[in-house]
Amino acid sequence: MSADRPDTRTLELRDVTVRYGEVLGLDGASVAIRPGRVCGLVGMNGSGKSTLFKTVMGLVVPDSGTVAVMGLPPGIARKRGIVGYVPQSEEIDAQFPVSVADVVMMGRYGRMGFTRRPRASDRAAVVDALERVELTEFADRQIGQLSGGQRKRAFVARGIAQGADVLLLDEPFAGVDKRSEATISRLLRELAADGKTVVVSTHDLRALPALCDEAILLLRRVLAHGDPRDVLRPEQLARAFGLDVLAEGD
Ligand SMILES: Nc1ncnc2c1ncn2[C@@H]1O[C@H](COP(=O)(O)OP(=O)(O)OP(=O)(O)O)[C@@H](O)[C@H]1O
Repeated sequence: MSADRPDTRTLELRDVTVRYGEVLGLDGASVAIRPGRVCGLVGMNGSGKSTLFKTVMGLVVPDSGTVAVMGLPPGIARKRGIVGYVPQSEEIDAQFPVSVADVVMMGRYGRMGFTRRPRASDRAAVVDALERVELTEFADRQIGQLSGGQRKRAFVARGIAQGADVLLLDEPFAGVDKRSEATISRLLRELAADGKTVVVSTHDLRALPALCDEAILLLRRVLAHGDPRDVLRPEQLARAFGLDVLAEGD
């Protein structure tokens, strides 16, 4: 593969800088993430995790550097449904008057054309995704009437129904119950085993080695990328967080 031609199997950022006015969201971030593995994205508050996801989704345009999602520019990859994003729960409007099944069906919109009329295959994908996140019995309930963990699972189901090759999950374990955490962890493993690229941002450093095959340590740029046990070595964490996080009991 040529050094400057994007790899069609890889999610790749090269020297990506994103500015919000005076503030740097990312500062020369470079990384290549391969499919078939669960990849954890860790870094302190404000280290650029959400910015990295939004850049991969084409929702934020870098000031410099390049992003290729399976060889495609991010905006095109998003429109083709190749990349899916499960946002942090705070960004989800719980009052939205739609059912859980409606939310999951939104993952199929990209395939339906402008009429948005679901076909049998769309309905089957929704039923399957709800089953996989163990929410079948809640299909007709309004999205706001779920617990935080159940709601998070509904949005993971939307990503699964979409059939995206690349799935980005922003803090899927924040504020969720044990059952949701276990269900989501199992699903991430299954998706990776299916050959998907799975990137999950998390603050839970202790859970990382069990959850992820590899980890990325971010501080506006990529400080380390590899086996979670190497990435989470105390000297690395001190660079990323400015203190010995595991020893401090957090
Ligand atoms: N829309 C925006 N306008 C201005 N600054 C922003 C905007 N979005 C993010 N930033 C800033 O960019 C930097 C990176 O933020 P980002 O949200 O990507 O970090 P994060 O690692 O996801 O943080 P957290 O763990 O708190 O969610 C921060 O300094 C943040 O304040």
